[in-house]
Amino acid sequence: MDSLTLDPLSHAEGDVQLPGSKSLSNRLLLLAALAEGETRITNLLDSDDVRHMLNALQLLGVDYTLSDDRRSCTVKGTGKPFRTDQALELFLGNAGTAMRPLCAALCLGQGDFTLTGEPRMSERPIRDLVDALRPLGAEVTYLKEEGYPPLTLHAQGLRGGTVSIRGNISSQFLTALLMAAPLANGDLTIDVEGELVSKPYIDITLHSMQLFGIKVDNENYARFFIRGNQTYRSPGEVMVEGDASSASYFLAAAAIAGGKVRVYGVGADSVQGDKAFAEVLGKMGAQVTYGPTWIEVSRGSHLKGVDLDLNAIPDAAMTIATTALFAEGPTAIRNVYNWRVKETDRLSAMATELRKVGASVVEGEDFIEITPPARLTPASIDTYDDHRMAMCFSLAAFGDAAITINDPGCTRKTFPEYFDLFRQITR
Ligand SMILES: O=C(O)C1=C[C@@H](OP(=O)(O)O)[C@@H](O)[C@H](O)C1
Ligand SMILES: C=C(OP(=O)(O)O)C(=O)O
Repeated sequence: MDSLTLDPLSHAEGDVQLPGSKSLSNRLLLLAALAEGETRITNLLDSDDVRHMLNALQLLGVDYTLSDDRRSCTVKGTGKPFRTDQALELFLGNAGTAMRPLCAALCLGQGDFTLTGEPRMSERPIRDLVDALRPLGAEVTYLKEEGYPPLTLHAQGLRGGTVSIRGNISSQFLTALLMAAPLANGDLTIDVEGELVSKPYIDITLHSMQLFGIKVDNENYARFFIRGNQTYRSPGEVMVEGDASSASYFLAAAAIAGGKVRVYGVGADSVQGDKAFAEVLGKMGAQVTYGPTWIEVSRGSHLKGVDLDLNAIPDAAMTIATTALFAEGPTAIRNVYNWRVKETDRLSAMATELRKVGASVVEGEDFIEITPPARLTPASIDTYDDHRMAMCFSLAAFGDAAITINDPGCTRKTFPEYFDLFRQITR
């Protein structure tokens, strides 16, 4: 297996232009495909997750043109749900933002669609979404294990009504239902059952729908109302913000090492919940400044451990776990049960790899507590085909010990050029 050894680092300094947000790229592509009119999307992310969405749209007959660098895309919207006469199979890798939204959107149309992915995708739940779609007329067959992809949709449109959807495992189920709802054949009321996790991602969804002309009534994230028989309308041109989760590694580098790092593309005006990551660094003692479209971090006082519920920022929260290696005292990251159903079981993977560098770790069912070692141990870090494991552990190289990252190429899921940019701002 390929690996990358990072020699000990001591300084972080510079500006980073962030690649486009994964969450926005995949939402905007899907909505542009369903919308009436042509949409030019700029600053699109070019990574595996987005390529899977683009490939699926191509197989669905959507006409789009990508620029040579694949960072802008002009999509000719169909103005209506997808149809197929021949059964279609769509391979979606391990992209939750393709699998879940397409599952709901395809049910709006006509024909048989099979959704498959990488082996890990068959371990990532989808039952809560399917259970909400079935009462609306969706016919879904699980091809392997009940409740998990791969699955076949026998699409024949969706009707309106009132449905409940469980919110405690993934917000992507609600996102998927919300994005499909305006094209259903009747008005839809959605009741969210139980706790809604990763709530700020719903704001990204509502924002994206609004860009395409659709307003959703949101009663405190517990009940949503969407009129049926509507049409998405292209806004013409839309620019994807920089990815706020990708920003976390660079900002954390500055907090740990001193120096000053500014990321461009996400700032105070961002719609992405992960911009709040910088506030967590602030609570740990870093100096944080926000502009409308940038965030700058430099090291303030000595970093100190925190004890926080980070359910709202599950992706960026992983970066806090490795930042904790450089803080005084223990850090607890709470209410992150769904780390277990993402690219890997992230609670278990994080605990295992943090122990390799010498940390004492308590792994709970839905939390992790990290007590940093006096001095980090050189280690070879396994990444479990999880881009965020690879990116988070690059920060461990600030600990006076060489860190080897196994399979660094796994960052291709959301950030293929990560290690090049990381190298540019560190020494
Ligand atoms: O809707 C989205 O774009 C996402 C929602 C989150 O997932 P969950 O809602 O499953 O926590 C997040 O972890 C994922 O990377 C992207
Ligand atoms: C959980 C993630 O991805 P997905 O969109 O596949 O859920 C992630 O990017 O950390």
